[in-house]
Amino acid sequence: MNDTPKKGWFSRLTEGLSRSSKQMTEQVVATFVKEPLTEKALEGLEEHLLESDLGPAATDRIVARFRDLRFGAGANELEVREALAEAVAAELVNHEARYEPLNGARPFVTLFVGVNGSGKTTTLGKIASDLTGQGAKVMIVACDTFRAAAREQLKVWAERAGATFESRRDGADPAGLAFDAYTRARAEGYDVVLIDTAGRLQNKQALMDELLKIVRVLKKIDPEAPHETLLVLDATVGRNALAQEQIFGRTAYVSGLVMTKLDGTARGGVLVPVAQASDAPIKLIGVGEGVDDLQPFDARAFSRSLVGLED
Ligand SMILES: Nc1nc2c(ncn2[C@@H]2O[C@H](COP(=O)(O)OP(=O)(O)OP(=O)(O)O)[C@@H](O)[C@H]2O)c(=O)[nH]1
Repeated sequence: MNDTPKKGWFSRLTEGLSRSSKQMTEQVVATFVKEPLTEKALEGLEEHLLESDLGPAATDRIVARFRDLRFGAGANELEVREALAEAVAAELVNHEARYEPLNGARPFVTLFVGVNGSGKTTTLGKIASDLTGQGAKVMIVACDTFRAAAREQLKVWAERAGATFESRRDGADPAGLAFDAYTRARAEGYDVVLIDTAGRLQNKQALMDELLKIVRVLKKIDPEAPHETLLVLDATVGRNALAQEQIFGRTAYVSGLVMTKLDGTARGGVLVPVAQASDAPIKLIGVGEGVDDLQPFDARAFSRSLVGLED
């Protein structure tokens, strides 16, 4: 996630967000280029922003900004896009932060939480590859001990990344595994420990208890651990991501959000209400399945891509 050539990075972002940017801008831009800024046009803007899942609060503020801008008749397309990008960025700048596992405790323990299918394993695998690529000594811990398939998938990522893999079978105590793995990682000088957790929401309380127990045992080793807890959210579930943020955000001490699969939706705008509802900032976004498709979240770049503007 570091040192990626800027151009490739931005064009992947733009490509990943193309469905959203089409949804977001085509009608908006056309509306304002066609006619001066009337109340009717503003209503249209409001409708399109809501359809893009930006949420009512941000939508109201963006519409108010446009009202103040008072485009004359025949505003050009670029002006409209620039204004929209700025308005969206203003909604997000206070909700961005970096995930920097190589700038902190050694080993730097990151816990990944989120519902099954949100992209946790893939995100973890991409991060592991990036870190080993930078020369870091990385351990991956598969704390979803119930699901053999989840373990296997993670093992493949670990092998691909050249990371050490720790797991236990058939419902072994996840907290016990996390404790032993962290102890080993400290003794053997690992730089980063990436811990995958279960994401079954069917029994919410049991899941939260399990997560809290993992956190508790890690703190026995280092009161500051886990040094990061990333909540992975799938953008394609739209506003359900908000509900997931509420569930995990309240109990799991989430310190950063990862929004995945932004390439798979036309409603990438959902990132805005999710970021605003959460106490934790957005740290990473996923715009595809490839290793290079996980990117640091940059509010300005995201907003420009979302409205189809160049860097
Ligand atoms: N298009 C796209 N697909 C993604 C992205 N991130 C993850 N995926 C895919 O989403 C699917 C689910 O991802 P996983 O990483 O297995 O999700 P998980 O949360 O670990 O789910 P379980 O393995 O069921 O616990 C996989 O097919 C991934 O390849 C992304 O940013 N874009």
